[in-house]
Amino acid sequence: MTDGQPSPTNDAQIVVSGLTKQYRNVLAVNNLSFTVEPGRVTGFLGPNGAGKTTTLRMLLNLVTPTAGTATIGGHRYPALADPLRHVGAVLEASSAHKGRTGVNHLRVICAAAGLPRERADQALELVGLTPAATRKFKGYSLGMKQRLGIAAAMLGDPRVLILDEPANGLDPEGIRWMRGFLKGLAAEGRTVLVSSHLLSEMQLLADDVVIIAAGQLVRQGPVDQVIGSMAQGVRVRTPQADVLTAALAEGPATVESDGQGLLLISGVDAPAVGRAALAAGVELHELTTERPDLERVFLELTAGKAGIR
Ligand SMILES: Nc1ncnc2c1ncn2[C@@H]1O[C@H](COP(=O)(O)OP(=O)(O)OP(=O)(O)O)[C@@H](O)[C@H]1O
Repeated sequence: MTDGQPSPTNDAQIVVSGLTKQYRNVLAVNNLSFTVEPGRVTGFLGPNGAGKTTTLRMLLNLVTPTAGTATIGGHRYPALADPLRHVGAVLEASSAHKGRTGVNHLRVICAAAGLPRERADQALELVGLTPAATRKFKGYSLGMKQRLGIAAAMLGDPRVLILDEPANGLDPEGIRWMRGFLKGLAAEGRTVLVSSHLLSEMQLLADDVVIIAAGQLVRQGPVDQVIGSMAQGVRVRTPQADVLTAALAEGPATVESDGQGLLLISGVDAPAVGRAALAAGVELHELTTERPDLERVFLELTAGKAGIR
């Protein structure tokens, strides 16, 4: 901006810079830097023990960093003027007093946070829990508890939403609902940062991904770009697999054969395979470019860096 004013969206940008957390024996997060933009859903991905939860907890000032900073709209969480109106978070499946109804649970939070009481009903409506508003928490299913947790996070109508594994325990309908809900929040210009292990779901949900492993950044960017940066494969079916394999052996291609006429070729693109087949007089029954999915990209990028530390 030329006038020195912060951009209107910047109050919802998350910036993680050099963030580090050393526990006694474990370097849980190691000099991690990334940004999360408003108006987009960002998937925060990493193998078990990669440091996702620790990072989110540092962002929310629940864990003190050993080094580095994590800011929301340029401020550390404790410096936010009105944190509940700025940031909503769901870090684990919601817990509430077992005998309390869903709506009363939210009203207690509203009272403590100085939010208007009617926000409780509005937040329940937002997550589709109105029919269960006056039922006791102990009778809630896991999916209903997840929704109640999100309702609590939405009480302050925050610009930034941070969720740790929100799809855990949801059935397919619940996952679909969650996807639509989070995409809707991003479309309103909010920042949505969501950690998950469900890579196929992330491919549908996320605009951007931040992939970490062993506490360090592995890749950040729009999902399409991250997937596009990986080599594509070419899938060929031919009754003359041996001839085509021999023809390709002269170039940069790597060929895997299933011994039954199916070849998976990397290192060259589909037109190159087609030309090689034509030149060798090989009959093709299938020639397809295989775009890797997020799961394959994730496994390739984190290979050797996964594992419990
Ligand atoms: N309070 C703690 N004390 C000691 N070590 C911890 C603590 N919290 C986390 N760790 C360690 O830090 C590392 C990162 O853990 P973290 O929970 O942040 O990973 P994660 O990416 O969220 O994993 P998961 O996908 O399994 O939930 C792990 O090795 C974990 O054992």
